[in-house]
Amino acid sequence: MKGNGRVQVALRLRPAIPALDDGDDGVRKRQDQRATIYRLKDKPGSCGYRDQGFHFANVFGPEADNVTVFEAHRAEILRVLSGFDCMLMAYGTTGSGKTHTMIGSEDDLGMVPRAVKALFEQIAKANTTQIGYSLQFSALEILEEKCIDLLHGRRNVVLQAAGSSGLHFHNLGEVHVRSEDEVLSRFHAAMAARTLARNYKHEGSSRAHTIIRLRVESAVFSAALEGAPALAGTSAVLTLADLAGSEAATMNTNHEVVRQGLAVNKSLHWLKVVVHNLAAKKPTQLRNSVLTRLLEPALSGQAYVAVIVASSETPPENAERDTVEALQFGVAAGSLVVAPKRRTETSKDGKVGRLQALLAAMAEEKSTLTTDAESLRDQVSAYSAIVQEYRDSFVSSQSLKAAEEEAARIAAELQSAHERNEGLQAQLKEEQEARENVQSQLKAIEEQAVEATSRNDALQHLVQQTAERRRLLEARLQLARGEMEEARLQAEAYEAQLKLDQRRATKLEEQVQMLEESLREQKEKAENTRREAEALAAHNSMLQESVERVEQTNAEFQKAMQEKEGLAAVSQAKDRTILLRHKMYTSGSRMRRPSTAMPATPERQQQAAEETECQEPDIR
Ligand SMILES: Nc1ncnc2c1ncn2[C@@H]1O[C@H](COP(=O)(O)OP(=O)(O)OP(=O)(O)O)[C@@H](O)[C@H]1O
Repeated sequence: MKGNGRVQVALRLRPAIPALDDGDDGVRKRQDQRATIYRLKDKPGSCGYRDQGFHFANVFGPEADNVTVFEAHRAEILRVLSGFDCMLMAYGTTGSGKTHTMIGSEDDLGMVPRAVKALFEQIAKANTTQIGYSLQFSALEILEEKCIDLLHGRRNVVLQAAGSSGLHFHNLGEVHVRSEDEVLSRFHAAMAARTLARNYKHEGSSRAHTIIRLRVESAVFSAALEGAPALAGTSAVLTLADLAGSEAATMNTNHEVVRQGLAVNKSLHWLKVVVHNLAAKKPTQLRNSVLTRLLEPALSGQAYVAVIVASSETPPENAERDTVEALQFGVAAGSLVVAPKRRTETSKDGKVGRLQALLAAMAEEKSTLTTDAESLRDQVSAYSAIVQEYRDSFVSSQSLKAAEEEAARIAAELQSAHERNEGLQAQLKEEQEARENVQSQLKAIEEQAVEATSRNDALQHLVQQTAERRRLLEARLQLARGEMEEARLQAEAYEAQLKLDQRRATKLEEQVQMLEESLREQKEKAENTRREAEALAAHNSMLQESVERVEQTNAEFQKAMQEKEGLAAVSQAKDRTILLRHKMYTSGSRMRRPSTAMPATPERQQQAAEETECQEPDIR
């Protein structure tokens, strides 16, 4: 916590403790056989373990006690008095020495009691006529993702919000503390209420993260008493965290201890994720666990932050991986940038604190005045006793005169003391009235605070609802985007199909045109053909008529032919008969008489020649 703009990380190595580091089963390696975390002498703050090197702001060896560790952080812890939020936390594996460092023991007080002591020492040095401080103490633990108030019967606390004005808790009781003893007695009560149990490593293992908070408010009340309208005040919180250690949870035998160990590992996992992401300048989610939500103001750079990574000098064999992770966590945390701002209070808590500081100062003033008045009263009664003594001892007139003069002087002094006393009483009364006035203001502010808290609750609820709605809308949006993408792809497919169809349509149109063309041609042809057919039909009917006429003529001709053939046959028969007779005659006349045949006409001769021709074969 050097305030140089980075988280200050120190490594604290505890001496080897055989019961914790060697194991008791005789199988695990002994201290002298295990790897040691060694410091690099020429490089302060650097150390090595296994094959890796690590660098820190400080490395405290086994020889260092809590005083040494605290002194390295004192100045920065005291920054809370100047109005800066500060946080100191211990991180490490189970049994590594976190509780020893933060809480300590009667012999070696830890960071918390030492910080309280240092704060009160510093407050005591302040000029109490000009500045007043008011301290509120609270203690809680995070057990299995639940916040528990360690000072008020372990009641549940709700962490409502971590905004720019810091954290807001519902149901966390802050106790107004006036002295170191008062804080320490509250602190011990809180420590007694923690959840501790025996784990596989040691008897008093913290099963939850312990968070101690000291809200420190300052007020320049001397100005207020003079009636100045504005007070310069601050309200900042010192957070001291003893985190539970990472462990091999399943090595525990008790079911509840296993469950607690798993919950611790889970919340430390989220813390590691956040720190590594922030170190890598990657966006990160601080709302995954109660621990990261609680550490949000510190992790987001609004506070001075210091981390003490605790480890055994010779880590046990079964904690080697966790040890390396703890060292890496420390290195990553050391790279985080912080830019804390002075918390000049404007919050409701700040006003209350300021008025309380004012009240405390006024009460102190009143007690001083009362003491003064009492001492004056004592003085007056002492003077009265002296007067009486004088009266008794100086009986002579001379001595009586002297005594009376002395008495008169003492009476005058007494009178003036009375007057001063009355003045003081009047002032006291005024102070009393002012106090009552402030108290009624305080009450009004407290009522406002209660109202504001319930308004805040309602707002929180609204914020949660809005966040829920937003998540839903985002999910729907995501869905709609998916659908849109699908629709776009479909539209593209349709478009491609459309183009294809258009091309086909164009082709079809061309084909249709061609077909229409060909149809037109066919039609024309058909028309021509029809016309030709008509012409042919006409021609045909003419032909038909001609044919009929021809047939008729033919029939007539046939008839005539038949008649003719009949005639011709008769004639032929006649001719043949004649011819035969002629032949017979000629052949007989040669033998018996000359031919008596008729003289031949030219046609007859022709016919006869033809018939001879025809008949010849038969003759032969
Ligand atoms: N620097 C040290 N010097 C001597 N003893 C130490 C030192 N650190 C731790 N121890 C002892 O080691 C034991 C375990 O330490 P401590 O309880 O602090 O561990 P832790 O890290 O808080 O463990 P857990 O996470 O389980 O609560 C205790 O008995 C404690 O006294």
